[in-house]
Amino acid sequence: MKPLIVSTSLVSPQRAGAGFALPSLSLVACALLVLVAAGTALINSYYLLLMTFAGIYMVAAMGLNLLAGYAGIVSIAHGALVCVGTYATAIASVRYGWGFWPSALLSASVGLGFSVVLGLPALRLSSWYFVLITIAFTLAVTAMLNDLRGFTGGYGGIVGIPKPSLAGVRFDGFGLFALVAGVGALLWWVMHNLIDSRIGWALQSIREGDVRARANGVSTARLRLFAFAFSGAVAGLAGAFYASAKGVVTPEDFSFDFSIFFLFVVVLGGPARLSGPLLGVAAFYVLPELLDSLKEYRMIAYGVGLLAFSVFLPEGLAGAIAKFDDRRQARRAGPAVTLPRDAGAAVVESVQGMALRIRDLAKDFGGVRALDGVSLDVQPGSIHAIVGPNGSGKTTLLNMISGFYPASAGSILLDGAEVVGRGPTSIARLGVQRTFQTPKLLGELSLLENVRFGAYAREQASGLEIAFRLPRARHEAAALDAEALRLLALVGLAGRAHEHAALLPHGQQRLVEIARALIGRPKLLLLDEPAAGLSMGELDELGDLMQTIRRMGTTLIMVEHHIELVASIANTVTVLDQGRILAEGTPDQVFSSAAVVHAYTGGAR
Ligand SMILES: Nc1ncnc2c1ncn2[C@@H]1O[C@H](COP(=O)(O)OP(=O)(O)OP(=O)(O)O)[C@@H](O)[C@H]1O
Repeated sequence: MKPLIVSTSLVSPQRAGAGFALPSLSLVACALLVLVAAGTALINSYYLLLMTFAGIYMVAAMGLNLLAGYAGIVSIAHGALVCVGTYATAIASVRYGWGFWPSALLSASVGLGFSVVLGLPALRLSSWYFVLITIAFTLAVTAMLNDLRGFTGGYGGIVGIPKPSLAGVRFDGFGLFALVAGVGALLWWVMHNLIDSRIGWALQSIREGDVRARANGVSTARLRLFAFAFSGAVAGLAGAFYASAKGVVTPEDFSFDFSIFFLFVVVLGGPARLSGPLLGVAAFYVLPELLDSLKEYRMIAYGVGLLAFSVFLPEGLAGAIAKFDDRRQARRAGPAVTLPRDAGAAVVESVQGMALRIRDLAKDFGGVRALDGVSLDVQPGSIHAIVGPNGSGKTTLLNMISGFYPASAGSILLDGAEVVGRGPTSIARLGVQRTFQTPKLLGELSLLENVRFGAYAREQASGLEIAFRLPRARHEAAALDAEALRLLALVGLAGRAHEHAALLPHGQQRLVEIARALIGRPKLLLLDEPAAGLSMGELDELGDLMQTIRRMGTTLIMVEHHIELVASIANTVTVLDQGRILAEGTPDQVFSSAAVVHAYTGGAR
C-alpha cells in the first residue's frame, strides 16, 4: 500500500502534543494591546478608568461574538442586556445590601434569562423579525429605566454601588482593572475551548444554514438557546462590573447607541474571531477616546468605518490579520512523517448495517410530483445505487430518507421503524449519515476539524467539561482527532489535514464529507454523487473505499451518474425516471435493459 506523506507541521501541536508552534499574529497583537493597556492604566486615573471600561466592553463583546459572530444570530439587544445586568447589581447591592459577587451572579442570571426569552422567538422567526424584536427590547428597557422610578431611581439613577472585594481585599483602581482583565482572560480561554470543539463547529454550521448541523445530529434549537444563554450571561456579568466601576448608574449610560456599539465592535473587530472583540474595542472605543476630538464624531466614524471595512476588510481587523497569518504559516515547513492509507481502515469499526424499506413514497413540490409511488428494499450491508436522468427524483429520495423533506405520502422504515414525520436530527441519531451533492464543509475550518465534527452525536463530554478542558473532554478530543486523521488517510487526504476545507476542489471536498460521515459510525450511509469531480485515479480509490465501507457492515445508498463505477461496485441498482422506478436489479440486468437505455438517451421522455 502506497504510504502518504504527512507533514507534522500540519498536525496541531496543541492536539497532537508534538513540537512548538508560533503563536498566531492575532494573539501577539492582543497580548501587546493588553500590555499597552496595563502600562497606560498606570499613567493616571483617567487612563486607568478608560482601560477598565475597555476591559468590560471587551468581555461584553465576547458574549455577542459567540451569538452574532459564530452562530450568525444578529442581536441589537446586547447593550440592553448589559444594562439589565448593570441595574441588577446596582439594585441588589445598593437597595438590598448584597455583596458584589452575589449581585454579579444575579446579573449574569438575569442577563441569561432575558436573553433566552428573547431567543425563543428567534427559533421560529426569520432573522429580520428577530432584529426588530431586539430593537423593541432595547427601546423597552430604555423606557423602563425612567418609568420604573421606584426601582431604578429614574433619571437620578442609583448611586453608591460598591467595588468588588474578596477575602478582605477590595478591588479598586488598578485592582479593579486587573480583576476585569483576569475575567476577560478566563472568558477568552473558555471561548477558545468552546469554539475549538463540537459546540463551536456546530454553531458555525448553524450560521452557514444549519443543513449540515442537522444531518450531523445536532439539536439546532438547543444549541441556539445555548448561544443566547451564554451571550446573555456574559452581558449580565459585564453589566455587574460596569455598575461597580462607575459607582453611579443612570439611564443616560444606556442610550440606543450603547447597543449599536457592541455590534460595531464585533463586526469591525472581526466576527467569529476570538481576538475580534479586543481589537474592536481598541480601535473603536479606546482610540476615539484617546484622540478626544474623534469622540464627538463616533457614530459618523462607525458609519464610515463600516463602509470602508465592508469594502476593504470584510472580515474585520482580526480577519485581515488572520489572512496575513495564514500566508505566513504556509511558508513554515515541518518534518514529514508517513501515514499509510490502510491506517484508516483500522478505525472504521464494524457496524450492523441498516435495512431500508420504502413503500409507495410520494413527494409533491407544488404542482411538480418529484417522486410518485416509489417502493424499494435495501438489504443491510449492501451497496445500492440510485441512477436516472437529471430531475428524475434521486436527490429528493435521499432528502426524504434523511428527513430533510417530509413525505407527501408513503412510508420509510429504517430497521423496521417508521421515520416519516421525523426530522433530520432524529434520523441522524438513528445512525444515518449522508453527504451532499454540493459539499457542505465549513470552509474556514481545517479538514481535520470538519471530519471531527461528524462525531458530534458520539461525543460524551458535556459543554462544561469542554469549556474548562476537563480530563474527559481532553482525552475524548485527542482520541477523536487521531481517528479523524486516520479517516482522512483512508480517503487519501491526511497530508492536507490542517488546510482550510475551502481550499480543496469540490471532488476532494466530497471525500472529506465521506470521512466525516464515517466518524459518525453510520449504519446507513447516503452518498449523493460521490464521484463527481474526481480524477480517474481517484475514482478507482473511491471504488475501493466504498468496498471497504461495505466490508465494515454499513449499508450504502449512492446516487451516481458514473455508470462504470456503479457497475463495478453496486449489488443492486434502481433506475428512477420522472419520479417512478423504471427498473431494478443487478447492474448487468439494469444496464442491458432497453427501457433504461431509452430513458438515458432521452427517448422515454
Ligand atoms: N426543493 C424543491 N422545490 C421544488 N422543486 C424541487 C425541489 N427539489 C427538487 N425539486 C424538483 O423535483 C424534481 C426532482 O429533482 P431531484 O433534484 O430530486 O432530481 P435528481 O434526479 O436528483 O436530478 P440531478 O441528477 O440533476 O441531481 C425536479 O423536477 C426538481 O425541479
